[in-house]
Amino acid sequence: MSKVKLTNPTRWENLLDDPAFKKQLTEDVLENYVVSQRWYGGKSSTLKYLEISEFFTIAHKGDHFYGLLLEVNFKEAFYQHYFLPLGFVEDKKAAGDGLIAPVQLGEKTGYLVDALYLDSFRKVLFEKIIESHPVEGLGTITFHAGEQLEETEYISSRFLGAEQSNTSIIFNDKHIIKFFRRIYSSTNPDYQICRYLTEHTNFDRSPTYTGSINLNIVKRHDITLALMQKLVPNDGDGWEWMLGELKTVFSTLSRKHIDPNTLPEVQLFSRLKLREVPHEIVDWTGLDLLKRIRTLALRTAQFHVAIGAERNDLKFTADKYNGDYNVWLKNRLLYMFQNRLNTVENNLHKLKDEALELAQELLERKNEVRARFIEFDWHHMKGERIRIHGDYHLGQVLVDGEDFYLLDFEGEPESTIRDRKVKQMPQKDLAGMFRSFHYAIYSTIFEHRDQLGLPIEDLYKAGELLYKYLISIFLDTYLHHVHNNNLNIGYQKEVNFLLQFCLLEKAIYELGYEFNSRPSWAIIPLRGIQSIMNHKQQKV
Ligand SMILES: Nc1ncnc2c1ncn2[C@@H]1O[C@H](COP(=O)(O)OP(=O)(O)O)[C@@H](O)[C@H]1O
Ligand SMILES: O=P(O)(O)O[C@H]1O[C@H](CO)[C@@H](O[C@H]2O[C@H](CO)[C@@H](O)[C@H](O)[C@H]2O)[C@H](O)[C@H]1O
Repeated sequence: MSKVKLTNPTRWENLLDDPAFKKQLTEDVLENYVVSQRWYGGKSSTLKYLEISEFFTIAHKGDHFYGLLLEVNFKEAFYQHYFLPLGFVEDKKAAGDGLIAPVQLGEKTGYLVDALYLDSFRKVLFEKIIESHPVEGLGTITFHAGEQLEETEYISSRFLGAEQSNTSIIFNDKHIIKFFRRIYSSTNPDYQICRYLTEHTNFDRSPTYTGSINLNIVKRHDITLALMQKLVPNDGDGWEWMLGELKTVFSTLSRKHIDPNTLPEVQLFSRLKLREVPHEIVDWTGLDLLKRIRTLALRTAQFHVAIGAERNDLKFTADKYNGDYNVWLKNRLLYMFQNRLNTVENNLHKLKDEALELAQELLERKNEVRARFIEFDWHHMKGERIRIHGDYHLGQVLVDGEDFYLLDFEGEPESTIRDRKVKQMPQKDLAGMFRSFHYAIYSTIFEHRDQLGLPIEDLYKAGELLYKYLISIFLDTYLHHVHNNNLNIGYQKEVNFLLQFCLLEKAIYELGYEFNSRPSWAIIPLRGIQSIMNHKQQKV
């Protein structure tokens, strides 16, 4: 909680009328509050100033709250917007972890609080979604109830409590509302895609859309503040599940005296049915893991087929490759790569041993990487681009028994909101998932290398082999399903070229994420880049 005590001459209902109070609130309190939040995404930049760019009221049956849109300006010449709902309580205990600052309002003494921590506010929002009444204020809020919402009253709410970039709250033990903290002046792709899948397709391995809150401010597009969906049953996310599986798979090597150097090889991007996987490999990995990869591939393909089948709604219809896309793609990638080179150069001092060698190798090979990106030529692409997940990895799927749910269609956090809605090659999602397999394999090796009882080179050898088998099984099921359902993702050489292209893009993207959030993991994408660059480029 802020040590500064705010003072306002008027009542709570006129809180933001007083310019002196607004100044004190933003400069003395909110700046510090926002930067200390888990959802604040500007941690690797320097905040210049914060201002309230818009505010609106949410009033209901005598309760009165504010919604603030905060604009954070950075010294590095860019800005971000965040959503913060405000409430007032007299009793400190009622504020819980949402306490922002003590405040004196005329005669009344109390506390400013992030209203999501107040049961009363959550009740108001949930009831407004059920009733679907637009609320008048400075902006207009649209509460929407999905067709699948069966609830008629508010019973309870609780925080999800997961590590996440937004704030999710569970209502009536049946629905989850994700309140977007970082917001954009456009509808959020997670809301768009979740609602589309529920209302227009038969794909049922993503959570059902049940409601949303959007803000329409004059002259701006809709701003999605919250997305409600049904809670899906699950045993945790795919990342945790995969780490558990891989620990067993790697321990099996020494337990069964398997020498990775004698295991049968497989070509990268070949296609394998389960019955075609050599028995030595099945004996090593177990059949269950391979079957689960097949299921994950099927769900991924079904998602792409469902979202790529639209013929009328231009937001979702598939597009051909063209010159505009060519320019957009290359500009974006070359710009991102330049940014990563800069990040690597500035962070070399944080690396040592193999990570340092790999980083230096990347700097030496920068023109080779650029050449791979420049190689993209839309004239050779015969497949279609569709709306995709955009940030697809094992952490974005939930495990439900033998099956999976796909989640979080917000797209790549670093891209602008408009770029996230550009139709892209479906291979980008596949590459996201394949990179995640690579990540899980390497993180298992690094975490358990001392207990695995094999030289590190053998572990790497086993890891790269396993990676190729998982991809082969995934690709066989995925391609079979999309071809049978008329989603054109290109001819065989094109598919492989785009896979390789997207794998490189994703690994370069990850370098930024790792250096900003957990530099000791940068070795994983660095190894990924090396292995992609050492693999001969597929020609189209
Ligand atoms: N519909 C749902 N049913 C069950 N759990 C969910 C659902 N949606 C999200 N979760 C849980 O919340 C976590 C974060 O959700 P996600 O959409 O990825 O949020 P964020 O974008 O903030 O990371 C997920 O990993 C999952 O554990
Ligand atoms: O926060 P998001 O889930 O939207 O995605 C970001 O964070 C991810 C890490 O949680 C990051 O993913 C990278 O690490 C994963 C393992 O923790 C790995 O499975 C992914 O393959 C790897 O990209 C993701 O890139 C980033 O956008």
